[in-house]
Amino acid sequence: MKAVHFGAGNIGRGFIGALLDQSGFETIFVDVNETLINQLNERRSYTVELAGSAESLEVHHVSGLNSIQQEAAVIEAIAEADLITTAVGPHILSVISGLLAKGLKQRSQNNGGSVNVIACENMIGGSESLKASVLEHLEGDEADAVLAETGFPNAAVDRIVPDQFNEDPLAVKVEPYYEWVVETPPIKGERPAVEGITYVSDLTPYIERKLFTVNTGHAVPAYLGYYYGHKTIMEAMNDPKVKDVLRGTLAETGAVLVEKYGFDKETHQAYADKIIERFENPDLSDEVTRVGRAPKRKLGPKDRLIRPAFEYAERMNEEPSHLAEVIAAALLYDYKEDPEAAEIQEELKNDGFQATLVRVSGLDAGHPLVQLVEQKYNQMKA
Ligand SMILES: NC(=O)C1=CN([C@@H]2O[C@H](COP(=O)(O)OP(=O)(O)OC[C@H]3O[C@@H](n4cnc5c(N)ncnc54)[C@H](O)[C@@H]3O)[C@@H](O)[C@H]2O)C=CC1
Ligand SMILES: O=P(O)(O)OC[C@H]1O[C@](O)(CO)[C@@H](O)[C@@H]1O
Repeated sequence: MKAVHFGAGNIGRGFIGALLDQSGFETIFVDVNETLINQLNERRSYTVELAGSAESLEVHHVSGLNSIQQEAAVIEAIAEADLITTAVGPHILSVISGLLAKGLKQRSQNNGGSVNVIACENMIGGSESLKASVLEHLEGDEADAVLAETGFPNAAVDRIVPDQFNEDPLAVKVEPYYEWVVETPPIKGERPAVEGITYVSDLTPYIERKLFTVNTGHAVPAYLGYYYGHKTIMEAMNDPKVKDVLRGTLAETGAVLVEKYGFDKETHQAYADKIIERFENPDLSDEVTRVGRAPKRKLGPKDRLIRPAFEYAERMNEEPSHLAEVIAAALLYDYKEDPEAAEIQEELKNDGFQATLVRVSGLDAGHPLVQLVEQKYNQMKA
């Protein structure tokens, strides 16, 4: 079986590529990073180290292609693939969509049969959003032909893989825990035979539970950690002020999830406690600036901060005061090397607090959450 995977980065190599090899796939990584591509082609294998354990695994049957310089080869690989996956970052999905469309068009002209495209990104509706971008590159009949044979099932992926600087550019250290959940209704043909995928008929409770617990939770030591001058997630987790806000935040998102999906309260609490332990893994060194990267995306209407805060306010009829503090910290996040952080700081300076928050979050200016975050922001700034 052949897989084409876009993005040979942390999650691509450390999670998706590892499971694909274990499941008997030959994986072609498509990336723009020449070093990674050359190393994959020279060595045809790499090592995944499991943090906190003496165990490591060798991933074999891999190679690399450059998405810009080797377009024809990527199109051919897509036309022949049994599975297509991505882990490039939400903002890159539209960038790869033109090439993916060309490959899928070629596949349909060759009568290549059904295939599924799974976007493994931290976002709600990742594969669906990729599908919409792919369709922008296809005309009427060819779009119909591609859609008849191509499934775009959404997925939730969970494994913490920090940025790391290893002597071996392909080696990657990951936490042992992982979860990969894929929805079944959009699948075309057979379900992809990847060991470790959990198939579900409705992904919504899974993706929201993951995004609003793991990722909302992680945003707390990231943004408040940065605010209190901590460099790593570990340092932030050792700060009782941060830990208190983390617990309060997960209580707020937990209340929304329990109310919305009927999760058992104690089971959900155990899930949240386990996630806090994962953030405290002493064998993973993660910078607050990696976890906090791209604050504009993270402050978006459907993402990990605004969405649960909005739902808490609406459903519980109470103030999400911990979430509001994290949102305020994200707005105060002024890390200069992060382009989205710099943009937010510029907008705050030029347009003021309310206009900036309303624009990034999609909230109505009159929503009580806007006032609540403004209060927190002003207190924290002072
Ligand atoms: N690192 C983690 O712990 C987790 C990350 N994710 C998600 O996985 C996605 C990737 O994250 P990471 O692996 O951490 O990022 P990363 O930065 O390590 O990897 C992204 C890869 O995409 C490549 N890329 C960029 N533009 C490209 C293009 N036009 N064509 C092909 N490849 C291109 C980059 O060169 C890089 O190798 C994100 O959506 C992230 O939210 C999800 C769960 C865990
Ligand atoms: O990958 P994103 O969406 O930028 O956010 C970082 C988050 O993703 C992870 O990398 C994996 O879920 C977490 O470590 C962190 O919560």
